[in-house]
Amino acid sequence: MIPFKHRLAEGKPLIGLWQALANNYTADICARLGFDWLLFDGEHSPNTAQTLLGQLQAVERHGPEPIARVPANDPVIIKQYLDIGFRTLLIPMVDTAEQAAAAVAATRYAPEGIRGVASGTSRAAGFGMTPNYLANAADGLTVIVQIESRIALTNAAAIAATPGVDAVFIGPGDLAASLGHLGDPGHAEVQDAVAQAMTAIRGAGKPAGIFALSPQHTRQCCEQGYAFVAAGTDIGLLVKGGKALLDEVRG
Ligand SMILES: O=C(O)C(=O)C[C@H](O)[C@@H](O)CO
Repeated sequence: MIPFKHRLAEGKPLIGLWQALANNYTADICARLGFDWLLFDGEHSPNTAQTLLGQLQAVERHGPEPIARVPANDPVIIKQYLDIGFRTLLIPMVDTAEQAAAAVAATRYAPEGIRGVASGTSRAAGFGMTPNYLANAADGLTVIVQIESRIALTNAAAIAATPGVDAVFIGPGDLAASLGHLGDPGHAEVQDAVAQAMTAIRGAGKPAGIFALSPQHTRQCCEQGYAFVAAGTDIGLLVKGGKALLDEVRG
């Protein structure tokens, strides 16, 4: 599969779906719907490396790029997610260029970084059967950092410009909380901040992504130049569909 960072550079906005159910079966269904990417959430969903492995195995033969969000900017967890085979990672809560550089270093083998080596037992390396995996591993990786705080907003340009950061994702929910508008990502001040972040990211020459608030907002984000947009979540589809069905049945 083409590395996600190269797909982001193609200029066509890539639409994704958040996978929060932590379930192989639902992931297998979502992988067949036509989304460009699926985000497997290790931060806010009951996922472990083991559960994520099952979801990755369920989807990787289908089209969408599997993206994993690590629970934190932790080199130990980043190593585990890479070793089970994720090639695209989303690192949450990155506030400074130094934190962004640390995230990149966690994805690189020495001398560029600190990723631990286990090619013979690593699924990503084909359990030792992928020729030259260690030498070529970084070529296929996409490192996406998430900016979602007031501090990150002030450092957005430097974060985006950090070498090895392939894209920057804006988290409107946490950004709203950080700006004093908890639960109101659509607040004008939050949306202004999102626009500032987008300008800084694009100014640094990097693709920007965002979690959209509605199908209409998804379309707007695509028109505004976002390279990848999360259009919703698996849980949201289940809740919305279930409520709509019951309303229709009961009239
Ligand atoms: O801050 C945000 O918004 C995000 O990072 C996305 C949420 O974490 C995701 O769970 C969708 O609500």
